[in-house]
Amino acid sequence: MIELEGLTKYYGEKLAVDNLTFTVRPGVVTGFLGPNGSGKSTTMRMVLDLDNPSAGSVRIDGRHYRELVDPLRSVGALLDASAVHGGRSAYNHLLCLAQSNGIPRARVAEVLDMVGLSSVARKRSKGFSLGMGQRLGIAAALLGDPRILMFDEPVNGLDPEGIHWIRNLMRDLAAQGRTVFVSSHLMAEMALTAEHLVVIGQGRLLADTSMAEFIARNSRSFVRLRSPEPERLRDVLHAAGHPAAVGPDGGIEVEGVQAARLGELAAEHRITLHELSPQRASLEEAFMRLTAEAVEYHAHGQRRPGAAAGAAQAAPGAGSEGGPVPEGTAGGGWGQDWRKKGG
Ligand SMILES: Nc1ncnc2c1ncn2[C@@H]1O[C@H](COP(=O)(O)OP(=O)(O)OP(=O)(O)O)[C@@H](O)[C@H]1O
Repeated sequence: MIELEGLTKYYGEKLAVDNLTFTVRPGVVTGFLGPNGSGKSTTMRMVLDLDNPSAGSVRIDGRHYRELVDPLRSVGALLDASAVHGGRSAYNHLLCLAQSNGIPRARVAEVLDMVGLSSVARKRSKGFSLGMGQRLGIAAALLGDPRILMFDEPVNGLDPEGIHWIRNLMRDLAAQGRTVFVSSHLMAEMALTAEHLVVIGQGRLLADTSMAEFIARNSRSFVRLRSPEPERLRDVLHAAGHPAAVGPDGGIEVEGVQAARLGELAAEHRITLHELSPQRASLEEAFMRLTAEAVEYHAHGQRRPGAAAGAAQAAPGAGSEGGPVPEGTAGGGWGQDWRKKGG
């Protein structure tokens, strides 16, 4: 368990982390979301005692990082995968870490196997691709078989197979009862991986909730209907106490009623339906809506995310979690072009 209490960080005048209080619990993957510069990395660094808080505290299973006897056995982290001595082989890099943390040598081969780097274990890591570097960083995090794992942007540079692998790895680690705390810019990926979310904006806590509740609270769900008799359908819906709106694509949209009930109603009145589809906003839309006011860096020539959220409200995505933000919104702004770090 990771417990933050009133955690605050100033860099000079700049308030990077603003009085954060939340608990990351074991057993589920907790996603850590926030726009660029919102303080995610700073928070993670303070958990690992790599940065001193200006105020507040962090406890790892009840103790401060400095009180941990063998820190790697308590908490494993991937913060910056490039922070590896490039002249060393993957094996030697992990062996040094193991030896300085009282971890048996045999564990090195085990984690290399877990991350799929056994065949290049004796190669110098400076020749590694971005994805291989990420895997090596993940191997280091897993080395001490810790109860707590933190990953900052773990899927950066990974290919689809690698992304699939880390998603399953994080879920497995959580299912084993570990605490898994992961930041990512990839909303669709986060929607597939995390069960719980902590969202920050400009250093402040915006949400600490389950994924399902976050999406439900910050987005609009409705059922879209299409019929060759739209006016009669709207009259029937209205008479049944289900006011309908016409969506931007001409579909009839009804909130707060199950699709099955609407289908039955249409059948009772012998109205043909060409579409009857429940619409759920994506995590990305919900995120854009919540953080619209907290985005610090805006790409030139793009609409503010607030505008995107508004548009998303008028036309929620066609779909599933992690689905595309509707065309014409600034949804793409929460993507690669916005990253400071790249990749
Ligand atoms: N060492 C530092 N010195 C001064 N300011 C810093 C330092 N590190 C971070 N900051 C500032 O603190 C704020 C939070 O940065 P941080 O890197 O924690 O955000 P982030 O949410 O991880 O961003 P990103 O998603 O872009 O990685 C930013 O405004 C950043 O410019």
